[in-house]
Order: sequence, then structure tokens, then C-alpha cells
Amino acid sequence: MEETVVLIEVEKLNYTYASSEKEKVHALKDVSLNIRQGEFVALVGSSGSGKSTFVRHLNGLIKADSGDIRFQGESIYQKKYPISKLRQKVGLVFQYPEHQLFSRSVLADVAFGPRNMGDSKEEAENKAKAALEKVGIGEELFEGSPYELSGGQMRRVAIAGILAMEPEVLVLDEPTAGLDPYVRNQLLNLLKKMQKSGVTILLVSHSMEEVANYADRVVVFNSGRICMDGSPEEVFADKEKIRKAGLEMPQVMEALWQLKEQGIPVHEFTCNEKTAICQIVDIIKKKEA
Ligand SMILES: Nc1ncnc2c1ncn2[C@@H]1O[C@H](COP(=O)(O)OP(=O)(O)OP(=O)(O)O)[C@@H](O)[C@H]1O
Repeated sequence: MEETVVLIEVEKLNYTYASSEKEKVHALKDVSLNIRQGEFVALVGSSGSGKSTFVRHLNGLIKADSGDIRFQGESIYQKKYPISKLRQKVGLVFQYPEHQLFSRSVLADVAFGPRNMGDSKEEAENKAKAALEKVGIGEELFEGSPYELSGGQMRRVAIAGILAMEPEVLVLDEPTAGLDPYVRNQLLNLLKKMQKSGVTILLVSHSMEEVANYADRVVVFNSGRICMDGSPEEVFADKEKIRKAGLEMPQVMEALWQLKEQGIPVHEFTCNEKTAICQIVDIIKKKEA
């Protein structure tokens, strides 16, 4: 078996928001997690379970009260750790990233990151063009204002701004929220393609369908702790725990569970929509025969 390299090691992370002395929110409680190179990890959990707080730690945007994060073996909390370099390597796409577009033109906006990293204007623009091509933004839009684009196009331009920095890890906080199904699938397919080219993907998502179809590994947050971690099949096999975490099952899995609960034998609890539907069709055919 191919050996996989652990890229990010998170150890016993604790983080508390203190809006006032009275109101303290212990958002992360002893969270430990290893991310291996080339994985596609989905982070799920009900609203307020700590997902966004967790991912903001990964590029040093917020600092834990206690615990450690090691990137490629080195603690990002050690003195003089180059946080700006970490931010190039770990690209973080926020919720509604389009709110952070600011430049006069689409191309200038996407080129901003590489330019800021020290690339020449030409190098930065070449990286920006390549990133825009990846997200499906045509050349005819390069010189236009980012504010004149549709919501879905703005989102893709904002994501291109992160891709242009050629990160090793791409962390996306609900990138598909509010996108139409076509653009959403395009974006998810792009992430899968990037994973194949070696980029590690961490995706925060509320869509169990998305998670079941695209991720290799699912990490479930509940009240600031990780309560489940495994392949989609492993995680969604524990219906009770999923419910306790305030989550729904992916629809195909739910259908298979309902058949099982009615005493109908189910061979394989799979998240793969095609395989699950084939099984259901087989069961119906057998019943009709
Ligand atoms: N800036 C803040 N000040 C105070 N409390 C906060 C702040 N941001 C988040 N919290 C609290 O920290 C906890 C974790 O929030 P977080 O945003 O990480 O959850 P989440 O799982 O990403 O939720 P969602 O799915 O709704 O985005 C929640 O109780 C939330 O209310």
C-alpha cells in the first residue's frame, strides 16, 4: 500500500470566544485530527458545532488557547514561524468569499495574491489566468469589474484568487452555499480534479449528499468536539450517532435504511448513488417477481 504523508497534525486544540466576561463560548474542546496529503476530507456538523472556528486555525487566522498545530512536522505556534508562507500553502476560502472581492478588474483581483507574494506582474497574471480558466471564467470577463458578475461567477472568481496562489491544501467553508446545482457540481468536480493533481481538500459542508458523493473521509463535529471520523460509508452506517450530531443521512442511505427497517435485506450500505439505486431497483424487481 502507498504510504501517505501526514500533512497537518492538530493536537488537543481548545478555543474560547470571549465576547464579554460573562459570555464565553468554548467553541473547540480538545480537538485532535491528522490530515494526510491528498485526502478529500469533509467537515460536517450542525450549526455552531465549531467547523468554521476549526478551519480558521489551520492557516493561523486565529490562535488556539491551548494545543498545537503542526504543518509538515513543524508547529505553527513556534516563535518566528512564517505564517505568511503557511497562508500560501493552506488556502482558505471563506463563506461567501465574493464579499471580499475588491479590485477594479477580475484579473487584477485574482492576481493580487501572487503579486503580494512577490511575483512579477506577468507571473501573477499568468497564474491568475490559469486559475480563472480552472474555475471556468472566460477571457472576455477578465477586464470587467468583479461586481458586474453573477453571484456564481463572483464566487468562482473569489475561489480563483486562492487557487492562483497554488496552495497545497485548499480549505473551503461552505463554498457551494446558495449556488445553483449546475455551478455547484462544476465546483465540486473541480475540487475532485484538484485532489487528483495532489492538492489536499478540506470541505466544510451542510450537504450530506455533497459529502457522500465527493469526500473520502468525513469528520463530524458536535458541540466543539469531533464525534465521528471515517469513510462516508463508515460514518453514515451509524444512524443513531448521525442523528445525535443533529445531521441527516444522505438520501440514498436513508432509503436503504428504511428498507432494512422494514425487514428487507440490504447487501451493501453504500453512499454511492448509482450502486444504491441499482440495489433498490433489484429489491423492487425481486418483490415483483
Ligand atoms: N465571533 C464570535 N464571537 C463569539 N462567539 C462566536 C463567534 N464565532 C462563533 N462563535 C460561537 O462559537 C461556536 C462555534 O461556531 P462556528 O461558527 O465555528 O460553528 P460552525 O459549525 O461553523 O457553524 P455554521 O455551520 O453555522 O457555520 C458557536 O457557538 C458560535 O456561536
